[in-house]
Amino acid sequence: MTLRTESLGKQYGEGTWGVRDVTLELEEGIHGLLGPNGSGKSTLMGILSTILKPTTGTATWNGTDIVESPGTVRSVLGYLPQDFGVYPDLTVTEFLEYMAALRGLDSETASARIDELLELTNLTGVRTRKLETFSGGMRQRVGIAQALLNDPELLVVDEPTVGLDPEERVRLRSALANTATDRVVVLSTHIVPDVEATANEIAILDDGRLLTHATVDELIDRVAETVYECVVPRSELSTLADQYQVCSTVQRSDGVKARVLGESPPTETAAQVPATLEDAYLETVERPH
Ligand SMILES: Nc1ncnc2c1ncn2[C@@H]1O[C@H](COP(=O)(O)OP(=O)(O)OP(=O)(O)O)[C@@H](O)[C@H]1O
Repeated sequence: MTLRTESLGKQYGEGTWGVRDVTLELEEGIHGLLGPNGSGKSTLMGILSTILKPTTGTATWNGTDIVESPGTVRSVLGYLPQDFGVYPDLTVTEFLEYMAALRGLDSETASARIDELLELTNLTGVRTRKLETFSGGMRQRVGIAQALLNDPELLVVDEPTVGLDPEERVRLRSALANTATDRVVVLSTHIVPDVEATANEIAILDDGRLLTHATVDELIDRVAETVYECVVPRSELSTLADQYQVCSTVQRSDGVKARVLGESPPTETAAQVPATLEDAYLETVERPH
């Protein structure tokens, strides 16, 4: 299974380019699509899900053009868009039965599949509860379950953790990790930890452009031995930020503890620390491009 884009671009009207010149190859596994707000993630997901048409370039599924023949990918697609609506008066099981019927699954196949998906998304214990009683995280897991009803070869999930509390995010991540067998999963987010533990590969977008596409380890290796932590007086923080890229700061009684990227130690007492994906992400999007 291969999803491939070649010089893909999408211009909205005569104005903004949502994505430009994106060339990307995705095979089985989870691919995290990371980028700040407005970087083009939803635009790219929309094109891959065949609900948006590119202005330039091509996208293919196993070699077939998905713009010319959208049916090729639609028949193997599971899609969870950013704003996903559920029906509050239905129970989880009723909702999934309804969605399965709309997709033409017979009731026996649907029933077995729903049992399996409720287990996968950890919703078996609440299957008879109405959706109106669900938290945002539970609702997103129902969304994942409905996107998997037809056992899709391509699963596209747009910013599934927005608005969820940390515990719900962890549960949703583990549900997504369970879905990755034998399919291409594309998961967009602007929250690095959401993809750090689950994604095999990460593509980073900014301003509509693909900045990099690599494994988590490759990305971390690129900033290895360039990450330092140091404590500076509050008054010196802006000087530090002029010279080094400051990834994060923590206020302390003796000043500000800063996490910094640089080729050399930023202060005499700075300690080199192991790099993380967050450091690699910040270095990639902050680098001039
Ligand atoms: N329908 C539209 N009409 C005009 N411009 C649009 C439209 N949709 C998106 N854009 C613009 O295209 C660019 C990419 O937006 P997109 O929604 O794809 O980014 P994103 O990374 O998904 O952002 P977010 O995380 O905020 O959803 C932005 O500049 C956005 O303002």
